[in-house]
Amino acid sequence: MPDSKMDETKKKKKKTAECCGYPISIFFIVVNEFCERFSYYGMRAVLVLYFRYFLLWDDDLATSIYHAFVALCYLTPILGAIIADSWLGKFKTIIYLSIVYAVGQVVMAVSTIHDITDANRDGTPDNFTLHIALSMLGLVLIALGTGGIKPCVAAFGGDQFQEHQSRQLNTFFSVFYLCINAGSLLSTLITPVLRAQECGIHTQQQCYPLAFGVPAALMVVSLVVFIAGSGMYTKTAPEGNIMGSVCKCIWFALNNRFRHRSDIYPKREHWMDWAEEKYDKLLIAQIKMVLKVLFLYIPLPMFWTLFDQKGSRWTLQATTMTGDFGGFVLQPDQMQTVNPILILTLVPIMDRIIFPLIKKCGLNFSPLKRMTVGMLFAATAFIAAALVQMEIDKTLPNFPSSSESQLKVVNMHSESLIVTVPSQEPLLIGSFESSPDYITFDQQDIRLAFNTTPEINKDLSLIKGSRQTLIIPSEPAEMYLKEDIKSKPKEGKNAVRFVNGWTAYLNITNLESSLQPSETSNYTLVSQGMRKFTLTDGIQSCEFSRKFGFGSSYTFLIPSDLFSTDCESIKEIEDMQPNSVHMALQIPQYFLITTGEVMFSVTGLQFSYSQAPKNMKSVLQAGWLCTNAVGNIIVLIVAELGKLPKQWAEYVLFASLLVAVSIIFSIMAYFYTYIDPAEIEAEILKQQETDPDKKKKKETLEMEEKENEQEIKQTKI
Ligand SMILES: CC(C)C[C@H](NC(=O)[C@@H](N)CC(C)C)C(=O)O
Repeated sequence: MPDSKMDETKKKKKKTAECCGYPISIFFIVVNEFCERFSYYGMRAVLVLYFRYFLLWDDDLATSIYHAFVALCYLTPILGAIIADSWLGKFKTIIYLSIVYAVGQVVMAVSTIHDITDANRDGTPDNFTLHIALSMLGLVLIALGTGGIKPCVAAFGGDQFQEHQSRQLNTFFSVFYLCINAGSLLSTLITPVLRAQECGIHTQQQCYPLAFGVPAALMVVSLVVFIAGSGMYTKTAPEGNIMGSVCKCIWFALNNRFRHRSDIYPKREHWMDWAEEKYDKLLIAQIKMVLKVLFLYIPLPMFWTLFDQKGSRWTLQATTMTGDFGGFVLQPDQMQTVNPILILTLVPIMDRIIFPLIKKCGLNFSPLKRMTVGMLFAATAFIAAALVQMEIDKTLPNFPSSSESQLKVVNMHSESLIVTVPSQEPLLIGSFESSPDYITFDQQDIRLAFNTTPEINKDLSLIKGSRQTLIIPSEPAEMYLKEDIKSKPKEGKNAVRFVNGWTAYLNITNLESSLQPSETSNYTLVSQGMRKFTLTDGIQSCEFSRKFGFGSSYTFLIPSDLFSTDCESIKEIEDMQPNSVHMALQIPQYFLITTGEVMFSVTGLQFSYSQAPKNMKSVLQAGWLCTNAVGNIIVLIVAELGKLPKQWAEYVLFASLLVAVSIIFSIMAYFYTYIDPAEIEAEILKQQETDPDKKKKKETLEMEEKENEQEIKQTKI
């Protein structure tokens, strides 16, 4: 390292403007983070819907691309960190990548304007390829920007503090985390509302341009705020290609160790010390610091594997519950907002009350201990989720296993019928009634007998693992099978279908096509709340309304006196009961996982900064974020591999795995010695100044290497 650089490292940071003990510059950084997270989470909140209903992708493609995008966002931090620490410095990296990010958001917003390709003004884009290309370009730029700046912003914030401000530095990371969650909470509440507005130049549509445009605007604001603070920041200059030097130094240490593997060479304290012949002691010490922390990170992805399932498995769990809170109704995916809301309350409580109290009791609640306890909290959250799941399982219908088939009989005939079913008591089914519940069969082929005149015997071939309904129309000989849904409807919605007992075709609200006499419609999904259906045969019409809960399924039987009774004679058959376990039961698991997050994630953020050498702060932040990326990838693999037969068992399995991992982590943490990187760096620099051997060592080594090369050449000759 050149002497001028050594002097710089030894020098204290320049005095910066302060307010209440905090550097004023951090105000710009936390506001910047708030706007950036608003932008990121706001866009994410409507992304799947955009894929599904604007680009018209199917569910699988929409969710795959969504997850690929999220994974990319957590892989790009390493790129941003390398650029910052080795080349541009944090300040310029944040500015340049924020521009890339803002451009990405604008491109994304433009891609959602259907009018740009709707030449025939029919309300649908004429050139889907252009919209897809624009949105993919936008997403790649956003992933590059959001991931790239993420490790730099936190580290840059930390750089603003002087040595005497270590208490304020810890508070900064908590406030930083509060801003992340305040921004994400606001945007996840606001952008879906913006999307639900109608807008357009030629035709009025769901307003995706507004839903993506506002996050784009917030990203521009974020950039402007960051630039506004320009004059106040402490900017640390990058020290050349640090990552290149790190890799070369590690490679040299490994090679040198291998060349001196014989017992005649004295052992060295650490394998990195084998780089001493060629590399600076300071660089070796810095690499040791980073490697020690990265080694400690190995078990951490398991925490995120559990944490990230709140967005997937827990939301699915909520779809099998009821969200009616009396005064307001919560949709299953809105349950996730409980996490940022709890963060906003728990971070101050922990910082101001719990941690000081623990300290007052004389307990040493060190960062690594906090992180271990955080993991245990996450594990207990999964035990709570398992208990809730057991409650839900008690209320779920008895769905057929893969070897079973289930059958229900609906009688639209004008008279009651007696149906003889294999190995069952004969069933009496009244006119416009159904068999009481599904009958389960182990075999697929069954014969049913009906007491009609003449008697009808019907051979049926049922589908394995399915639920079916046998519809007996007014003309029983024309009976037919209709397949039913065999799991709870998606997103907590309700599945409804109609059997037309009216003598002519009918048009019914929400149904794709008109329903012929005696025909049964496919299921249509309706949301919770009061729903109105209008039935018309083109001449007459009537309406009926019904209040739906969450996750139910109904077959509505339309009688022949439909219009004379003004729709009142419509009969409903409950195929699946509405959900009865309340979503409020998920609050304890959210509380536990968020407490875990505060202990684990906020502490991890501080720890990664405090234990990193000066020139590798962003790199270690990126390493920390990578634990999250790996955790996300594990979730994807687990989802692909399939689930245990019982969901509660899967929750218990994950909880046990995390307990095991936290035990391993606590052992690793026990052997970790906290360091003050600045102190170590200063100490080494001081030693080096008085070390006349340093230059000589390098020269000797270079000579040795040349001799070796010559020897190799001669042996070849
Ligand atoms: C620490 C990061 C990996 C994730 C962090 N997320 C949170 O703080 C969540 N509580 C937000 C919630 C809306 C999922 C982030 O920086 O986004």
